Amino acid sequence: MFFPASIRSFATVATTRNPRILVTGSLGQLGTGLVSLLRNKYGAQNVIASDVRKPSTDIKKAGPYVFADVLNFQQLETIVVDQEIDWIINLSALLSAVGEQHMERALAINMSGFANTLELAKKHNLRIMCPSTIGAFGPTTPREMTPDLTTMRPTTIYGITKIHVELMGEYYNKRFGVDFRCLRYPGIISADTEPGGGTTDYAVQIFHSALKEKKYNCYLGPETTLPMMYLPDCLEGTVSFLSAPTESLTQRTYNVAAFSFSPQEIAAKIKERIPEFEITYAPDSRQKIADSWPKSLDDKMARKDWGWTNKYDLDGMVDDMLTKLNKE
Ligand SMILES: NC(=O)c1ccc[n+]([C@@H]2O[C@H](COP(=O)([O-])OP(=O)(O)OC[C@H]3O[C@@H](n4cnc5c(N)ncnc54)[C@H](O)[C@@H]3O)[C@@H](O)[C@H]2O)c1
Ligand SMILES: C[C@@H](O)[C@H](N)C(=O)O
Repeated sequence: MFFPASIRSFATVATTRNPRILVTGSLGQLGTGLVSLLRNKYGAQNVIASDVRKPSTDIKKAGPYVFADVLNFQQLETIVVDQEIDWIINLSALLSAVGEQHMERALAINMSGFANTLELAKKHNLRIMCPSTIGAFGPTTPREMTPDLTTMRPTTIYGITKIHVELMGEYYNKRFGVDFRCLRYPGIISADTEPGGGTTDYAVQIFHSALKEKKYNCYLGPETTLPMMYLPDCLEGTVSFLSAPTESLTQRTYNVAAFSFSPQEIAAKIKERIPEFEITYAPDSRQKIADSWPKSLDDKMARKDWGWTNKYDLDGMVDDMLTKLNKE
């Protein structure tokens, strides 16, 4: 069949255009970096950042930003339709420690908020990504090299809501064909952004205190080993997972891992570089949460199916954190 050149070129553009992506909860620890990486790959105007907070001037200048409350279905749907969204990345959540303090709000944001985005994905044929966490595991889960599929009886409201995300996303995938994708992140360590109220936040705070005060009082005990990852790896991995061909995915929820350490091990790494540094311990309610989580994750399926790999090991992360924070 013959098409005039103008129509042919339109057809080419229409089939090869970059996805238009809505990121909710984009002002948190992960969102700012993820939006920036997605914009580098897909174009600044194609990635709509959103949150319920007022953005800084720099964030407003970097690309489109809108107010979006995940609890408001109609507001989200208006953005999806008006902005011609193809993918939705739902980063809105209350994390483990803050979730225990605000249980009802955690239930609302992590479950109802997710349900709204999942329903939108079904209705408007969107790819949807929502992270899960090591917090989806519980005290009866095998703690060493925890596999993707195992006993999962989380004891925090955060973990319970994240199991809900995994199961509902997989249900919508099987029943309605929704392209749901989910990564179980370990604790994320970042130089430029603050953690949002989790049990692993100490692994960021310790660097700031080491540089400013040469000491840190840790709310977890010295031997509390948890899986961790440096933010650049988390973001690169997420972008790679988002763009992985559907045929390569043999499951919809994957563990991703990098390294594990305890407070005394990370303190020793910092002390090698800042000899005056001292750590003390005063475990609080977060200890019980940490004790219910795995010490290490088996992520072989993510490595095999879509090529997940981490660039930073523990020493590489410590060096980079100290270099970046020293420049501030
Ligand atoms: N940071 C980690 O170590 C880690 C580890 C595992 C999984 N995750 C998951 O990754 C995702 C992002 O985590 P994060 O560390 O950036 O969280 P964060 O707490 O730093 O940010 C969450 C964002 O959600 C926003 N938000 C709150 N209520 C909202 C609402 N009603 N509507 C829209 N947005 C709302 C907040 O303003 C905040 O900017 C979460 O799903 C979290 O469970 C994070
Ligand atoms: C592990 C992760 O989900 C988050 N950093 C928390 O501690 O709650």
